[in-house]
Amino acid sequence: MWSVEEARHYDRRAQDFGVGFLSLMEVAGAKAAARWVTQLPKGRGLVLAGPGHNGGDALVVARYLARDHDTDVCFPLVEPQFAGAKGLKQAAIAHGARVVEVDDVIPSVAHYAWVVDGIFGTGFHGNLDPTVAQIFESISAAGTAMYVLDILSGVDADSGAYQGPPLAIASTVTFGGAKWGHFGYPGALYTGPLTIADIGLEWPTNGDGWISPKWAYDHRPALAVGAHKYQRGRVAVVGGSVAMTGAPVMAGMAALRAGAGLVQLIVPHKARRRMAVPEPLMVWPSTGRGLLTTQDLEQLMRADVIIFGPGMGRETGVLALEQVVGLGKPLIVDADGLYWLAKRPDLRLPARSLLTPHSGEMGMLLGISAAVVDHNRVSAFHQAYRRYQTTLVLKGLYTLTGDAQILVNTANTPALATAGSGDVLSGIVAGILASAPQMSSAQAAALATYVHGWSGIHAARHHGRSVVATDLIECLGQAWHSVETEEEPPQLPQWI
Ligand SMILES: NC(=O)C1=CN([C@@H]2O[C@H](COP(=O)(O)OP(=O)(O)OC[C@H]3O[C@@H](n4cnc5c(N)ncnc54)[C@H](O)[C@@H]3O)[C@@H](O)[C@H]2O)[C@@H](O)CC1
Ligand SMILES: [K+]
Repeated sequence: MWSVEEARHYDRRAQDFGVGFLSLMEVAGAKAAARWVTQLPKGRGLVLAGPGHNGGDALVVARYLARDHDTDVCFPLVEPQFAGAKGLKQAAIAHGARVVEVDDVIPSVAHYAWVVDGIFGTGFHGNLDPTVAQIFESISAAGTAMYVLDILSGVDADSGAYQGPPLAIASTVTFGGAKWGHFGYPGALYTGPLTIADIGLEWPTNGDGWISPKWAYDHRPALAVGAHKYQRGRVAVVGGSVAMTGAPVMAGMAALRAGAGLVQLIVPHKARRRMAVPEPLMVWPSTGRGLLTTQDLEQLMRADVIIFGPGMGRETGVLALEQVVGLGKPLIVDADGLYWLAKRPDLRLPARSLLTPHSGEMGMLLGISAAVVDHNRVSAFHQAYRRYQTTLVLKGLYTLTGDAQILVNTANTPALATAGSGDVLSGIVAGILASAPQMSSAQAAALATYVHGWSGIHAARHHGRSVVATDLIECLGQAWHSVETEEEPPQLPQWI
């Protein structure tokens, strides 16, 4: 996973070794063309080439595609300026590409069967140029399939911010490493299936990346043979309220299915009376009002991992949070627990703890709006890590997990956006943390997010668009099977 600065760094390193940018561009363009040549829709296509190196990639692509496809090339701004660009243009023309003027393209964009976007890549900044915006509006209206070089023109490669019209992206081929913008908002919606072309650059060493099937397989905890239930780890869930009785139950059941040997819910006694509790769960009704009693704390001392927050509500909680932090057990602060934590950012969480906010809760933790979080999720993540010094899971379309290093979850589906889905996730993390004492919270967070995603994928296979959170718990067994067999999630980026 690369930032724009890192992409430039590895590019410069290649130049230092004497590998010129023209050779990199040649490999980049050739690999992208090879990826697309057999899948382009029938009919004349348009290659849009910008003023920088992204435009150079486009000229290489045009040269390869023109042999098999009717290919027009257009320079919406100016022709690429770098030394050697003229030669690339002449070579494309010699192979059959036809150069067309931008004024002729604008009224006829709808006639093209496909479009290659090589206008801007990582060098884009500021606002989308009006001419480009106009062309994009026409492509958007026509619904033409777009094939994107590196990253859609107009998307900020570091954040994913994008102001242009919605476009149908058939494929993105990026170079050397994925960019954060491919997974940000709304950039992720304009990436389509992502392919990373290895163009011979060095591998980044920053540790950021995405969760691959191999990573999940390598990090799956082994089921301890011969272990009794206490040795498989004990989870306590502190949460629930009269209005929200289901959340702790879902977290608890997910923790069991994720590997915990025993789960106990600690809920207000008034809520207990209204709860339907599945048999495998134990429940401890608390008589403390906003403060945990000595007996509650005794129960909690027996847990290996504590989940704090599901269904807790926002009437009381800050004192209980202080008490639970004081126990020194690994703590998963979720849902309303995050609301209370935001009021006490000075609290230092015990080792192996983690926070599982969605954008709105992340905003609360940082004192900013959800929209600002979504504008640059990676930056919000780093900010929260600096402030809370603990592992984080920033939930969303591409959930980010980790600490100083971030892993992106690629096992995801829109089916996960349903009430209670977050409770299930916190339960999975707790189950993994409790049953695998050797695992760090960052590893458990990444694995849990991946397993949760797979549950969603399986649940959607069974229930289509009607998935509810309890289906995710039902499908956990299949999700673990996908991990065991290194099954590839549908949105996994591919290398070429
Ligand atoms: N990192 C690498 O090692 C490689 C990068 N390559 C390509 O090079 C690209 C980066 O090249 P560049 O740094 O030349 O940048 P770009 O080609 O992304 O764009 C820079 C050009 O666009 C102009 N521009 C930027 N924002 C604009 C705006 N809002 N309105 C109008 N004009 C604007 C700039 O003035 C500059 O002329 C990558 O995205 C990739 O496609 C490849 O050639 C292979 C190797
Ligand atoms: K592009």
